[in-house]
This record gives sequence, C-alpha cells and structure tokens, in this order.
Amino acid sequence: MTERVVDVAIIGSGSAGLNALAQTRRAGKTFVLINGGEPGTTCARVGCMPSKAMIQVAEDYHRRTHLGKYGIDGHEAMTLDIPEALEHVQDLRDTFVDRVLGSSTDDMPEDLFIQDHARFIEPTLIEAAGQRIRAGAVVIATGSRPVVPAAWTHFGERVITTDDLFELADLPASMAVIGLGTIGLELGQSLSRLGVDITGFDQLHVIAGTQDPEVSQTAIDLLGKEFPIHLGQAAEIHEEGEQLRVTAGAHSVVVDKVLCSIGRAPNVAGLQLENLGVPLDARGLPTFDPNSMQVGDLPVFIAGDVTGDLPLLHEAGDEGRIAGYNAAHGETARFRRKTPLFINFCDPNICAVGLRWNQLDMETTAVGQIRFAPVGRALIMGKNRGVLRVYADKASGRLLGAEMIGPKGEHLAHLLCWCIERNLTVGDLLRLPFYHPVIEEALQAALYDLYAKVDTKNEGGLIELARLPD
Ligand SMILES: Cc1cc2nc3c(=O)[nH]c(=O)nc-3n(C[C@H](O)[C@H](O)[C@H](O)COP(=O)(O)OP(=O)(O)OC[C@H]3O[C@@H](n4cnc5c(N)ncnc54)[C@H](O)[C@@H]3O)c2cc1C
Ligand SMILES: NC(=O)c1ccc[n+]([C@@H]2O[C@H](COP(=O)([O-])OP(=O)(O)OC[C@H]3O[C@@H](n4cnc5c(N)ncnc54)[C@H](O)[C@@H]3O)[C@@H](O)[C@H]2O)c1
Repeated sequence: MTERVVDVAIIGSGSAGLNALAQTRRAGKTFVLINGGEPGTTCARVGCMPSKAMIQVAEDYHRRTHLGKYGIDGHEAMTLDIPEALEHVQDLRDTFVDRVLGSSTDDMPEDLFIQDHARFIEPTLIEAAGQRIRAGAVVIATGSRPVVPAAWTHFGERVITTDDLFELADLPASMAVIGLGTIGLELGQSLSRLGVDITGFDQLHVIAGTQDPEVSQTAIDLLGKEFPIHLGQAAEIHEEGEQLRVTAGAHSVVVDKVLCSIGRAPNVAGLQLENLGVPLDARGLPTFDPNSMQVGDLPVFIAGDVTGDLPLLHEAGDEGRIAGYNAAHGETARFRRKTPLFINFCDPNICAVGLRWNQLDMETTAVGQIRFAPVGRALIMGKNRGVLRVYADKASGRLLGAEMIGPKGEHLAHLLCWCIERNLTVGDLLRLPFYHPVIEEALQAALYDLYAKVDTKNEGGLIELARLPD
C-alpha cells in the first residue's frame, strides 16, 4: 500500500474538524480531511439546528394558549398540520446542511476529502479508503453518537434517538422520553406542545443537569406542569403488544415510541486509538491537555465531542481551532478556555454560567436571587415564571457564576458570561445602563440582592454612577 505524505490529517468533518481545517489552510499547510458517515455536521444535520427549528414551531403553536387572555378570538380552533410542520423543520435542516457543505467539502477534490472511516496504524500513520496517509500531525474530531442500551435496540423503530426524530414524516400519539438532560427536555417539551402525549423519565432527581437547588426545584415544577415527569429511577422498556411499556419504579406508561436521550458517547470505535501507544480510559479515550488539545506528547490533537468533555458547539469550534493551529504550526501552544456557558432552549430557558453550584465554596460565596413573577416585562410577555440566581465572591464582589430558569435566559446568560470573562464585580455591573422595561431588569434586581451581601461596595456616594473627579 502506498503512503501519501501530508502536513496535517484531520479525521472528522464536523464542526471541530472544519475549524481545524480552517487553521490548517490559513497556515498554508497540506492536508487531508477524512470523514466516515454523513458529512454536513451533527449540529446542522441532527443537532442544534433541526432541534431549534422544532422548538420554534412548538413554541409558536403553544403561544395560542395565551391568546385568549388578550381577547384574541379563534385561538381555540387553531390546529397544526404535523407532517407540514415536520417538513418545515426538514427543509430548514436541509438548508443548514447545504450551507455547511457548500462552504466546506462540496468542491473539495477526492484526494483532499476522503469519505471513509479512518483508523490509526501508528500515531502519525492513518489508513482510510484503502490508502495510507503519513501526516506531520493528526487531529481527531470524530464527534459523538447517541447512547442506546443494547437491550433496547430489539424494539426497532419504536425506540428512536435524535438521529431518527428529524426524519419522521408524522408524530406518534404517545411517547416516553427517557433521559431528561438537554435533549430530552428540549425535545420532550416541544413534542408535548406539538400534541404528542409525553411522559418523561430520568434516573436523577434533577432535570437538565441543574445543580442549584432553587433552580432545580423550580425547573421540575414548571416543566412538570406541561407533561408528567418521573425522577429518581432508571427507566426500563418492555414489549406491550405493538406498543412499549416504560417503567421506572412505581411509574409505568404504555407508549407508541420512546425517545432515548440518555447521553452521547464519543466516536472512537474502529479508530484503533490503542495504536497511539498511550493509555486509554474506560471509554477508550486518551488523556489530553484541554488548553492545547494535545494527546500525551504526541503530534496528535483531539477536538469536539469525541473528547467526552464539553459536548457543545462553541466548545467544539474552539477546540478545533486550537487543535488545528497546533497541528498546522508544529506547536503545542496552550490557549485559555472561555467561561463555561450552558443554555437549554426549553421554555423557560435553563442556563448555567461560570462556576456551578457544586463548585462553589459557600463560606466565601454570596448568592443573589430574583424570581421572575413580579418582573414587569416578563409579566407583559406572559412569561413571568422562573428564578435567576447569581453568585459572587463575598469579599471582592467578583461575579463567579449563575444558574437560572427564566424567560430570555439565553440572553441573560450571555451577558453574565461576558461579565465574568471581564472579571467584573457586582458593583461594576450595577454601574452599567439598564433600559426600562426589559428582561435585563430581572438581572438588575438579582444584582441588587447580591450587592447587599458582598463586602466590597462602590465608592463615590451612588451605587449606580461613578463620581467624576472634583
Ligand atoms: C439534538 C442535539 C441538539 C444539540 N443542540 C445544541 C445546541 O443547541 N447548542 C450547542 O452548543 N450544542 C448542541 N448540540 C451539541 C453539538 O451539536 C455538538 O457538540 C457538535 O456538533 C459536535 O461537533 P463535532 O465536530 O465534535 O462532531 P460532529 O459534527 O459529529 O463531527 C464528527 C464527524 O466525524 C465523523 N466520524 C466519526 N467517526 C469517524 C472515523 N472513524 N473516521 C472518520 N470520520 C469519522 C462523523 O461522521 C462526523 O461527520 C446538540 C446535539 C444534539 C445531538
Ligand atoms: N442546548 C444545548 O446546548 C444542547 C442541546 C442538545 C444536546 N446538547 C448536547 O448533547 C449532549 C447529549 O445530550 P443528552 O440530553 O442525550 O445527554 P445528557 O447527559 O444531557 O442527559 C442524559 C440524561 O439521561 C439520564 N439517564 C441515563 N440513563 C437513564 C435511564 N436508564 N433512565 C432514565 N434516565 C437516564 C441521565 O441521568 C441524564 O440526566 C449534551 O451533553 C449536550 O452537551 C446540547
């Protein structure tokens, strides 16, 4: 078998791999991009984008339940054509996939874009599509896939994952959602709002990975009003004629289909990472430096969901950039990672920023809080539900983190995240302008609550305004 030589080999043409490719191209290096499976990225094909399209349809349709309050007639008679709604989601999905392909691999010659699963022979020797590639450096960016217990695969098309959901031409009458993490909650709520009789299960006592007890309980209370949620027991599935019986402890329901959303596993099967010659953990993953993405001291870098850490689009992008930069420059430069930001697009949004509740030292931390019930703009929107909790270092007032369930949480979370990135204190934040009436006033109220509990106060007489020199 002949050996081709390139500067950089990138395995996986998802979001991480394509960002690594951009860095390689920018450095003017020779490369090969190898992708097994469907190109077009998980994000555009089966992830972020179709899920948000489905959430949008579900939210818009759900909005009719508010309209009676305003005296808008006819809302009760509104109906939704599910096949048409699903076709709309698929059309949008196709647009996003086409955009990705059009700006990445569509016009790449076959020798640069190899469509096959790759495997390692040596750390810098890869085999794919019957050829061997000797690379100066390798980027592993093979993503992740939905976890489905082997016993559940026997139920065929009645147990689906997000790889299947956006392919459906119609929705079943009833579904169980097993796993109420990010995917289960976002899509379980949407499916419920689209008219599917949903029952949710999670083995934990929390949903959406929340940690702050106030947020956790509020989330369970609010989401639990939309569909039954059973927590604290692992769910099991049994055949019940044509249908499936899902059982968790004392709770049991018979459904047409199950959405299995119990997590995603890194795609390492078949890569033969054992040929890297470094120790692998129980998941088959090597250790790596999250600041350089380097695997051991090899010229091998790993990025995106395959790391098993931070499986989020913006993190995959950053990791791809770091891995690609280092692979292309023959360096192991270390880059500072950004403040953690997590957004669950269920309604109200559930978000976490910076340090999580379980990472805080409660001896040195102050916690501020606002409930959305009395917030003017939230009330006007008919979305005055939820709670926002902000954390600061008690002595310095420096903002540390936040967790929330609330309206427009996606935006509040960004503001807080950017302020933490800039090392701002709660006093600094209160000196920023707040318009009226906006949802940011909820944040302002939480900050006042927090400000009262920190030791460092703003100087100059007024909390909100910096004093000019005399
Ligand atoms: C339903 C859903 C909703 C989501 N929503 C959001 C969201 O709203 N916000 C957010 O930040 N994140 C979201 N995510 C997560 C986000 O989509 C992922 O973090 C991101 O897409 C991961 O990108 P990646 O490049 O690591 O992997 P991928 O895009 O999966 O790319 C990996 C590529 O490697 C290929 N491959 C696998 N094995 C091999 C091999 N042996 N050889 C060659 N190629 C191989 C695969 O075919 C694939 O093309 C969501 C995920 C899902 C499933
Ligand atoms: N908005 C977003 O950013 C977004 C949206 C969707 C997905 N994602 C990414 O995709 C990843 C995977 O999402 P996910 O929701 O599949 O995983 P997850 O890890 O977020 O949640 C899985 C849940 O399944 C539960 N579970 C596991 N086995 C179970 C069983 N037998 N019975 C009952 N419950 C069980 C777990 O306790 C957990 O709460 C996430 O980590 C996230 O990073 C992000």
